[in-house]
Amino acid sequence: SGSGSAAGEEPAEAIISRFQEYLRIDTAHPTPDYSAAVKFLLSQTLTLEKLRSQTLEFVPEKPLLLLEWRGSDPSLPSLLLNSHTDVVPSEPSKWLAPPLSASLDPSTGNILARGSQDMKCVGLQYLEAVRRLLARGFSPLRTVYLSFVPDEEVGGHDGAKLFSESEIFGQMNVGVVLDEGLASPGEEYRVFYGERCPWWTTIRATGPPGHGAKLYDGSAAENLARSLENVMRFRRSQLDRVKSGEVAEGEAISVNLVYLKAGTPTPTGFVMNLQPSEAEAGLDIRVPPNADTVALERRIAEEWAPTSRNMTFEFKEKASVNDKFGKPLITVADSSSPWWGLLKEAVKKAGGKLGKPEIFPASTDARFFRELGIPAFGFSPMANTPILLHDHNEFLNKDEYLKGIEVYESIIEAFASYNEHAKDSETRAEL
Ligand SMILES: CSCC[C@H](NC=O)C(=O)O
Ligand SMILES: [Zn+2]
Ligand SMILES: [Zn+2]
Repeated sequence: SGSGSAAGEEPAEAIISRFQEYLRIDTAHPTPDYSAAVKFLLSQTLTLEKLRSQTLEFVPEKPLLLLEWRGSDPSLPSLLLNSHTDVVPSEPSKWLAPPLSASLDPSTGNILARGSQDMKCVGLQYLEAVRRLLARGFSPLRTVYLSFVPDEEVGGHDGAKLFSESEIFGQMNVGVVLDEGLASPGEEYRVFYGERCPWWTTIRATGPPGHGAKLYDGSAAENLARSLENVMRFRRSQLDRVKSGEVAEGEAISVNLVYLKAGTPTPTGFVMNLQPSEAEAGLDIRVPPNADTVALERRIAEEWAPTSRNMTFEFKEKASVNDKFGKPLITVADSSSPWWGLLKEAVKKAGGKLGKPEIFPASTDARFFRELGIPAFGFSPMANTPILLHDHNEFLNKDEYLKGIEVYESIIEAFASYNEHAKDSETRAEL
């Protein structure tokens, strides 16, 4: 093969410095340098002649890199390994070292960088695993695709969404997707079979304005505040269900107040003696796939934004909890799914252990693939690691990173070799 040395012989330092190089590319919002990321990733594939690459631009300046490793039977549904290239911004002054330095602490082996967990680790681990499989002459039965997509952190509309709706995507005949998960502080890896859907909602109240000294019924601020009392009561009831252990984090409905808007601004603050005629609040609501959405929508309309209190509401984002067949947007994760069985076994074979499948508490690009009815697992192989995505001092230990490459090597081998007809023919042979 063109990669030179065999997989096992490559020094860990070389693998780690490639990871650091990717982390140092500034793909932070609001001005992610996507072209630099794609250029770097392409440079990583130069020795991998079996990979065909394509740069897709569904939106100008937002390139998506698609790599294809053709299987020996391309008619079988393919495996898609998806990762996003963008990262969230950071506040460098609150970090131990600059977030783009990807500095490695020699005493701990921790690599500190924005994106070290979310999710440049995963993107490059896919590629490293493929590099090793190629080096040892593995030949996939199913085609394996790697997609490096832009804009996940700002909703995925110009990235994974357009990709999933594209003609190219249809031609790829994707049978199963791997996308991001979360770090796990314990020994077991976390794995996600669904996620909560964002319902970003604004509620608005109106009411008569008046002197700041006047007490009267039905001001906009009073109308909104009454709603917020209801919102907060509901929020506490959901949090209590999580705290008591009745449900896991991803199975409760979360609602958080993310902004408040009212009053008359002045150059130095706000007018203090005028009651506003309009008041608005922003709610980040996350809805688990099995939630009673009819009841929730009724609650929003009747308790949080009732017309009786002069209120209206609007969904800025309202992701569907169902796929295109009307089924909840979840991937089967039990013994009835061959992919689930393969995933569990492959992780075990690499010396790891999967925890119970969970609902991802936030959102990922996996929802666009699940919407098409394609099974998708959220999985980032980071055990013994505090959850630091979007946080200060995000880091990943170099040994966890290297271990994750072996885990993906095992998973890709298992998925790409899976022949669903083999079992049938064996059974037929027995009969
Ligand atoms: C609705 S798309 C937003 C995606 C974002 N993803 C990760 O943090 C999130 O807020 O969950
Ligand atoms: Zn992410
Ligand atoms: Zn993120």
